[in-house]
Amino acid sequence: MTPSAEHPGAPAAWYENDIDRVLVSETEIREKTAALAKQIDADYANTDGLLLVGLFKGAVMFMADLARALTIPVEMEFMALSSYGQRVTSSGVVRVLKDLDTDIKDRDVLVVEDVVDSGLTLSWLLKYLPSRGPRSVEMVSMLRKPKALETGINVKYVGFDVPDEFVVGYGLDYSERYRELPFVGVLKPSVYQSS
Ligand SMILES: O=P(O)(O)OC[C@H]1O[C@H](OP(=O)(O)OP(=O)(O)O)[C@H](O)[C@@H]1O
Ligand code: HPA
Ligand SMILES: [Mg+2]
Repeated sequence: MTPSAEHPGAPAAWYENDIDRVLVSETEIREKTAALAKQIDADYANTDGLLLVGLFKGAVMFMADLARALTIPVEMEFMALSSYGQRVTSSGVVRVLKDLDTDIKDRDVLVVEDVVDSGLTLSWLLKYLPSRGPRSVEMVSMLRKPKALETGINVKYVGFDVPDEFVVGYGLDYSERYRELPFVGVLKPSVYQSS
C-alpha cells in the first residue's frame, strides 16, 4: 500500500518519495490499540492502578493512544533511553538520557515501547527495573522484529510482528525524522544509504 492509499484524493505528501510501502496503516494501528487496551484492562482489572512507563521518544504516540484507549486508571511516566542515535543499527550501548521521576516500589509497571528490534533496550530495562522493587513488570510493544523473538525476551502484549526492515512513523524515526507519520512504513534504503 502507498502512504496516500488511506486518503485517496489527497495531494502527495512530502514523505511519499522516502517511503517504500506502508506496513501498518493508521486504521490497523487504531484497531490494534483498542484490542490491546481491552486485554490490558482485563488483566489489570483487580489492581489498584497501573503505572505506564513509556520510552522517549519513540513510544510517545503509542503511549498517548494506549493511555486513552484503556478504561482502568493509569499513571504515566517516561524514561529516555537511546541506542540508535542517527543510525539504522543499534550501537550496542544503551544510554540513559532521562531516568524515572517516581518511585516504582510495589507498583504494577507496564513498559510501553514502539518497537522491540535487537531486544537490547528491553533486556537492559528488564535488568534495571526489578532493582527498584516493583510488584510486577510487563511490556507492551506496538511492533516486534524477528531478532527480538530470537533473544527470547517475553513481551506480553505485541501489536504486530514486522519483517527485519528499517521502519519509520508512528513515533519511529530515522535521524529524528518521520516520527509524526500516522502509519508505520518501510524507509527506502536510498534515504539512509545516501546520507
Ligand atoms: O530492541 P532495540 O534494538 O534496542 O531497539 C528498540 C529501541 O530503539 C529505538 O529507540 P532509539 O534508541 O532509536 O531512541 P528513540 O526512541 O529516541 O528514537 C526504539 O524506539 C526502541 O526504544
Ligand atoms: O526499524 C526501526 N526504525 C526506527 N527506529 C528503530 N529502532 C530500532 N529499530 C528501529
Ligand atoms: Mg530512534
